[in-house]
Amino acid sequence: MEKIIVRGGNRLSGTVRVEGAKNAVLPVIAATLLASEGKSVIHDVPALSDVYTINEVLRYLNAEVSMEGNQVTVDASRELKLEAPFEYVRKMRASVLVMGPLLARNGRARVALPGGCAIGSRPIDQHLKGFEAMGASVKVGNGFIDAEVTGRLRGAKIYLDFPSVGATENIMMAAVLAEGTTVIENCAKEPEIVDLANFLNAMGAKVRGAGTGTIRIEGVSELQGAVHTVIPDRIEAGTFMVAAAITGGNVLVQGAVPEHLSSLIAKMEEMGVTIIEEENGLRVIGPEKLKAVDIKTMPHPGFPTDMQSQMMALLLKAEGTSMITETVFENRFMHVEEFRRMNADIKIEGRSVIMNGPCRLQGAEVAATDLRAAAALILAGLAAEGYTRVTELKHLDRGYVRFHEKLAALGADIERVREQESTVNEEKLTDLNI
Ligand SMILES: CC(=O)N[C@H]1[C@@H](OP(=O)(O)OP(=O)(O)OC[C@H]2O[C@@H](n3ccc(=O)[nH]c3=O)[C@H](O)[C@@H]2O)O[C@H](CO)[C@@H](O)[C@@H]1O
Ligand SMILES: C=C(OP(=O)(O)O)C(=O)O
Repeated sequence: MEKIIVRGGNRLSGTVRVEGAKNAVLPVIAATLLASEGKSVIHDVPALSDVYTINEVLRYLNAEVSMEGNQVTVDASRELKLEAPFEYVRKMRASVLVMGPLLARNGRARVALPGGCAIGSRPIDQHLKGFEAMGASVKVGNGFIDAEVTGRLRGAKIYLDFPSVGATENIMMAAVLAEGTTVIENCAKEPEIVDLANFLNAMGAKVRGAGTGTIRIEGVSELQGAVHTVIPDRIEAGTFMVAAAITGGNVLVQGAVPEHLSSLIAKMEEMGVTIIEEENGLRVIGPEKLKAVDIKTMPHPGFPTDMQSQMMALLLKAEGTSMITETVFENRFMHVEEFRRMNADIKIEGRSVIMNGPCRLQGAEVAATDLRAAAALILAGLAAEGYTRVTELKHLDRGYVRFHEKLAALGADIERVREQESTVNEEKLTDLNI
């Protein structure tokens, strides 16, 4: 088992470059299945375990997939299989994104039903409602979803009960090959939706309105492979912005797109952080004292739930009482108990968390409970006294490339070790009695 050991207290400085966005590349790779002709070449693909998983899913489905450096090439022109088994969906829920493309191309898809996860129950009823509206019959049983349509899917008007990112993506990917026009109302507006629409259009699709609350898709009869560069990861960028702020540092986050980060920038500025737009990114300068603020997570352009735990780490260092309300997922507070182990004055009240700061954070052994919690605990460790040991790094590896190396290059005292290789550090830790 591996763990990250971080000693708090160093101010970060320098430049860090963000990778391509995990949440953009996963649907884009799923969408390559729609091309019955030609290869797709995707650039700026981050080397993440989730990317390896989606590549494996595509290979299982009989597509030819290769990854060299940050470039993924997919040839999906052979006949595809219909089924995405549980071993992949269990590893990564985003595997359900192959359902729309398979249904559109084959008229049939069988995908293991994703379970809940550490952040909530996460049903996919809105995805299925969309497929049904387009004429598919959908059956759920024995742990699988079976969807089937006679002939082609048919364009339909679909109103989402909630602007679900995954449902918007899956329905878009099904609709591009449907007969007639599909209108998705109350759809998600995230930058990753716009990125997927751009890729689909490059493949020959006719998608309009991505980034607004209504998307119109005129179905076409076939799509070809296309070349695409994935947008920068706004959540990785945001995580480094918090790392700069929590250490009172001065960091240029290269590749951060200000328009994708407006709610985070606004909240950090309210806290007293200086954020300067530079030609190729955002410079973030942490103040001596941080101010308390309240935050509510919302669909884009509201405050992203994927930045909630990292901002919680930052608010623990702010003067006064702060509140975070989580409205997107019902159970995304597992990291609160871990922060408490680091001496945080923090409590959960329903869907809100209340923090009294500034907390004198102390190093402790803590376990990552999900992907963003992993990053948040490391951020807290950067500002804590002594050594923090973070375990369960499989969560971190889903969404961050060489996270500890990037922080070390900015001046953090951090290393990643295997249990048996950590003797030196263990001695240090024992000396400090933690
Ligand atoms: C791979 C990827 O891009 N993951 C992101 C995506 O997840 P994901 O696409 O799963 O998130 P959704 O936007 O679909 O989910 C948001 C909320 O809607 C609910 N819901 C969703 C679909 C549905 O059919 N029925 C339903 O009730 C979910 O349980 C959740 O409470 O968007 C989330 C919200 O920004 C982010 O936190 C995830 O990082
Ligand atoms: C929750 C996340 O991802 P996923 O939807 O893949 O679990 C995330 O990226 O923070």
